Amino acid sequence: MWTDNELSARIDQTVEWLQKKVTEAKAKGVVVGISGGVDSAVVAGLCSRAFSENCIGVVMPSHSNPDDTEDALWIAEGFEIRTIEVNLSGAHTQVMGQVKKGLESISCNLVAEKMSQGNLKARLRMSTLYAVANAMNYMVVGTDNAPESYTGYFTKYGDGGVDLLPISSLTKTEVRAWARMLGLPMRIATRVPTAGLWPGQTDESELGITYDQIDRYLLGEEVSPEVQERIESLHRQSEHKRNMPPSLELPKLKRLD
Ligand SMILES: Nc1ncnc2c1ncn2[C@@H]1O[C@H](COP(=O)(O)OP(=O)(O)OC[C@H]2O[C@@H]([n+]3cccc(C(=O)O)c3)[C@H](O)[C@@H]2O)[C@@H](O)[C@H]1O
Ligand SMILES: Nc1ncnc2c1ncn2[C@@H]1O[C@H](COP(=O)(O)OP(=O)(O)OP(=O)(O)O)[C@@H](O)[C@H]1O
Ligand SMILES: [Mg+2]
Repeated sequence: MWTDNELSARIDQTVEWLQKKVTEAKAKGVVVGISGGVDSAVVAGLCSRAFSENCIGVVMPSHSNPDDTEDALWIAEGFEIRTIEVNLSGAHTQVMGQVKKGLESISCNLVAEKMSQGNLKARLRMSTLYAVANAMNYMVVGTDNAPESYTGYFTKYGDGGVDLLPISSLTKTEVRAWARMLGLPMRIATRVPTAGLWPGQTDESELGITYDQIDRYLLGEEVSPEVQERIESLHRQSEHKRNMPPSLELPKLKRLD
């Protein structure tokens, strides 16, 4: 376990890394989606330290629990982040409604409707964050942690579609420790992780394993063979999300004289 001094030094390093990456890209600041969960709360804290004025938080309810929106706004206010709220419920209903209607009109059965509508929320959020980033010459900062990244527990081109990933090497336990160091209350630090893509969803019930088990596995500690197999299976299945799309290589074009 890290001492408070070590934690504090790692937080400072991460803040400097964010500043360096934004400067290298000739951008002016950062934008982050704030959900009310601990991952985005920690990233919001890092971003506010790195950029104060040049940091924008975006709260994007999409048929979401109003308590989460309230928490998200409260977190942003605590870090003194300039924040906008973009309600995506209407856009989500519109797009999903037309997709369903269109597919039904060509006699398609929707085999995974819940997943489709859930991932659309994450992708509308990604589009919104890039609308802000483009408008402001900012970069989009992602919130994936190590267990999410390793198991592919994120929406491809949704919450996975970002420019910088400051906490993707942290275990969930570390994210919670960083939350406390950044001054977040226990209520946020220990909150049950949920993607909030449908009512009652929790990360651990969907993954079928706990964050504690994934953390231990990633740290090289003992887990049961069943847990190891589940984690490795999720990792294999999601390999495509961590890479650029496969492209068909055609013979090289020869320059004509
Ligand atoms: N082998 C392959 N090579 C290239 N592409 C491949 C592929 N297999 C699937 N694909 C493509 O990838 C798509 C499936 O990937 P994707 O669309 O991501 O969908 P999928 O992995 O099925 O679902 C995303 C998961 O992440 C979870 N999530 C999402 C957002 C936030 C959080 C959170 O923690 O807060 C969690 C969500 O609850 C769900 O379990 C397929 O529809 C297909 O288009
Ligand atoms: N309602 C929302 N408003 C703004 N951003 C959101 C919203 N819901 C999700 N996001 C973005 O998607 C990211 C992925 O969600 P995820 O659930 O993994 O993180 P979290 O909510 O911050 O923490 P936890 O995993 O503990 O719930 C969030 O960190 C946030 O950046
Ligand atoms: Mg969440």
